[in-house]
Amino acid sequence: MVRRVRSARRAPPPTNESAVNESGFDEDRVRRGVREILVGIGEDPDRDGLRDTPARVARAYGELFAGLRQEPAEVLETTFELDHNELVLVTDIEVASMCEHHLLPFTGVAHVGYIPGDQGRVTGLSKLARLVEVYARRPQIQERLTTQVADALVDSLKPGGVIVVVDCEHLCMSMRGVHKPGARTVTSAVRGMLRRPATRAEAMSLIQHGAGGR
Ligand SMILES: Nc1nc2c(ncn2[C@@H]2O[C@H](COP(=O)(O)OP(=O)(O)OP(=O)(O)O)[C@@H](O)[C@H]2O)c(=O)[nH]1
Ligand SMILES: [Zn+2]
Repeated sequence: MVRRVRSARRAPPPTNESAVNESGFDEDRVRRGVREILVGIGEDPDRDGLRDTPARVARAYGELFAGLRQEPAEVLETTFELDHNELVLVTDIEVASMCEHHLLPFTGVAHVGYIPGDQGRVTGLSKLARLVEVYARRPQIQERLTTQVADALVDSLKPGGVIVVVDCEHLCMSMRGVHKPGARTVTSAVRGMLRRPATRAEAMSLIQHGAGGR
């Protein structure tokens, strides 16, 4: 389980949260930066195959980091009243994010579940996947992605409990550095009544084996 620890005296560590409303996307600047990288690695950025690469990468980065300009709370604005005080769980939501240490992808799945609160408000199932998407499309570390999704659900839905499990492979660990392809990183964030051992165990069992066993 990952906990965010904040000291009262120290300023909170910078997170990608603060970037949301302050930064626009400067495609031209990214393009110039990518051209510099190409020169830096000893390539000729003007050769035929690379001429359009800076512009392509800039457009791709616009997409990969679009979450910096999206408000997670807006994703969860649509809620419904429903008398359902039991677990709602969406498993195997594909995740593709960029590790902020190396700007290399990490990919895998997220499992997101919550128990509606006393007010009985639920959100659309697709919104759970959209929420993952907003936080994944930022420079990330997996622990923060996991806690951000859980905390956004707590803030917006005031649920009885939340569980988020993310299971990914990091390219920075497989195609470079320690070279361990296949190593998986699993992170979880659990809030409210889903911290109770029996409830948590039930949710983890559904995540691992599905309702009918897989
Ligand atoms: N906790 C955490 N670490 C991550 C994540 N993504 C990458 N890392 C790690 O970030 C660390 C950065 O370590 P550094 O020593 O500064 O960088 P490095 O020399 O490139 O490290 P190596 O990957 O070990 O070669 C590495 O251990 C990565 O595995 C993540 O999502 N969460
Ligand atoms: Zn990395």
